[in-house]
Amino acid sequence: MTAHETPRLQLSGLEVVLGRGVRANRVLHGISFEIPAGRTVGLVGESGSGKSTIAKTIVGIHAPSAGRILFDGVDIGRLRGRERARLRRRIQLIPQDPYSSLDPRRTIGQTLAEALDPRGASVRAHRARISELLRLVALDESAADRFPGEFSGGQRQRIAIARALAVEPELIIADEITSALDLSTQAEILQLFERLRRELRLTVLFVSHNLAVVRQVSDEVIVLLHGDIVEAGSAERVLSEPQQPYTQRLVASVPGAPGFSLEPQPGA
Ligand SMILES: Nc1ncnc2c1ncn2[C@@H]1O[C@H](COP(=O)(O)OP(=O)(O)OP(=O)(O)O)[C@@H](O)[C@H]1O
Repeated sequence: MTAHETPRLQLSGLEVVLGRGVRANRVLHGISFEIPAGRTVGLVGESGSGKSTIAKTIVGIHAPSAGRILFDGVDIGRLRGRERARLRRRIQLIPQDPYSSLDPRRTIGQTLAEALDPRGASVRAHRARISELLRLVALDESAADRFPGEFSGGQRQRIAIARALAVEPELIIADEITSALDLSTQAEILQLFERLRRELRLTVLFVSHNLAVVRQVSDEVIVLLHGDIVEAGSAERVLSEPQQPYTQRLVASVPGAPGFSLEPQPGA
């Protein structure tokens, strides 16, 4: 990014409180970071650190109690009505669980047609684009006429990725997209995601508790602890030479560390 380019996404001083009254919980304590267009930022941290809360706040499921989220320089908290709906299409979430995220009563073609045209989803009208999307995620175009129940977890996650890509979004939020899958399927989905990320120059917030997964697809990494950023920088630097004790512990807990990867370790 040049010094003059506006980041695609910019969080500044983001605070989120969840729950009410005595149960109110300040989950995010002033989070600031940015994602330039075409880059992938990995968000790591243990369970409960606030990763999903960041993802959900960006897509509008939670409201910030303080701070701002700028999308291409526009404060998304100020958008209303049609402008807000339009923005929702530009930011697409790929959810964790491919079993619950697809409607079991709709064919894959209907699901993709609806993503392309929420007002009047006609599979026939969108047939060419649906075939193209299925090919993009390495599925046969005949998948369009079948139902989610006929596919494996990995295939369903491919379909969820195709659905997110359907509208050519400007930002993808990938929230633990491999954690519901077995190890070999995880590697397969990551390879696919990495290829798409490069070919389509996607801008991505990649949320995962799995450092090996994050390392494979991220340019930058942000480490979150109890709703605060404890370390951030290039993926290579943060994961190879972590500076903070918390990051050092996280890295050390990865099987095969240092230089960990998703590939099987010798002797493992
Ligand atoms: N509705 C809620 N009311 C109060 N606190 C909540 C609510 N939802 C989540 N939290 C708390 O917010 C904190 C952050 O949760 P979040 O799901 O963002 O973490 P995470 O890093 O994504 O963890 P995981 O990987 O387990 O999903 C946790 O301490 C959680 O207990």
